[in-house]
Amino acid sequence: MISAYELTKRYGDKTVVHDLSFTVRPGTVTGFLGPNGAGKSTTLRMLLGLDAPTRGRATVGGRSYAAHPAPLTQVGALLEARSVHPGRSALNHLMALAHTHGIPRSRVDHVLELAGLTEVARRRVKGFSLGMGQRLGIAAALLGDPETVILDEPVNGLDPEGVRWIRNLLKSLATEGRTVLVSSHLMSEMALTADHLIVIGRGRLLADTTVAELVREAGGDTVKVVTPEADRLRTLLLSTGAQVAAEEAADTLRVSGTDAAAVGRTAAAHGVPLYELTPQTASLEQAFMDLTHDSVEYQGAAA
Ligand SMILES: Nc1ncnc2c1ncn2[C@@H]1O[C@H](COP(=O)(O)OP(=O)(O)OP(=O)(O)O)[C@@H](O)[C@H]1O
Repeated sequence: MISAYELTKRYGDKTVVHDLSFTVRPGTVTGFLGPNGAGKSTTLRMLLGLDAPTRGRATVGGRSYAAHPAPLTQVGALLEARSVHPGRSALNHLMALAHTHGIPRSRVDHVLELAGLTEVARRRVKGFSLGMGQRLGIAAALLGDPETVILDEPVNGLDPEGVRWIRNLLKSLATEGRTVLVSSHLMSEMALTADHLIVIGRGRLLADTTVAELVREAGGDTVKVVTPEADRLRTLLLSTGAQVAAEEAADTLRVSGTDAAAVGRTAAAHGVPLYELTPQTASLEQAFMDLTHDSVEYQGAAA
């Protein structure tokens, strides 16, 4: 479990993380989302004791990171910056980390295998692609078999196969009962990976919610209906308790508070012809943009 209490970070007169409180629970993947510059990396660095909060505090597994006697076995982390000696092989890098915590060679081999790096384990890291570097960073994060895993933008630079690998890995780590916190500025990616979302903008908490709830709040699922008898169908649907919004085209209705099957049954029962009956899911990307619109630091002029 990760807890942040009123975390605040100021650089000079700029407050980049503002009074942030949240809890990340074990057993699910929690997405930490926010536009560029929102304060995600700063927050993660404070969780990991790499930056001191100006105010507030953070604990991982009930203690501050620095208070854990063997942090690698409690918290595995991948931050954006690469911190691997380029002249070392992947194997030597992991072995050096393992030695600091008395972790056996068999565990090093296991995480190399897990990250798909066994065949290149003896190659120097300086020849690694961005994706291989990310995989090595994740292998290092998992080396101590930690209860808590914190990854900052892990899919950056990965090809589609790598993205799918991370997605499945994060889900399986959560299924094993671990606490998994993963940051991203891409809602579309988080929607496929995370169950829970913590959304920040300009350092402030904007939402602490589930993916499903965010969809519901964004207007939920609606049904698009095209019929030559739009007025009559609207009246019929309103009498069933559904909500009906008019669309620009006179023959089109957008119905919420019900589903496509129920709309179809109502139409059939009253002999209303339908030309189209399409369930539509609110765009999570749109929901994210609506939520963070006022907190985006750098906006394109034409946006
Ligand atoms: N050491 C520092 N000194 C001064 N300002 C900093 C420092 N580190 C970060 N900032 C500022 O804090 C703000 C938040 O940065 P941070 O990297 O935490 O955001 P982020 O959400 O991780 O963004 P991104 O998605 O672009 O990585 C930015 O405006 C950044 O310029």
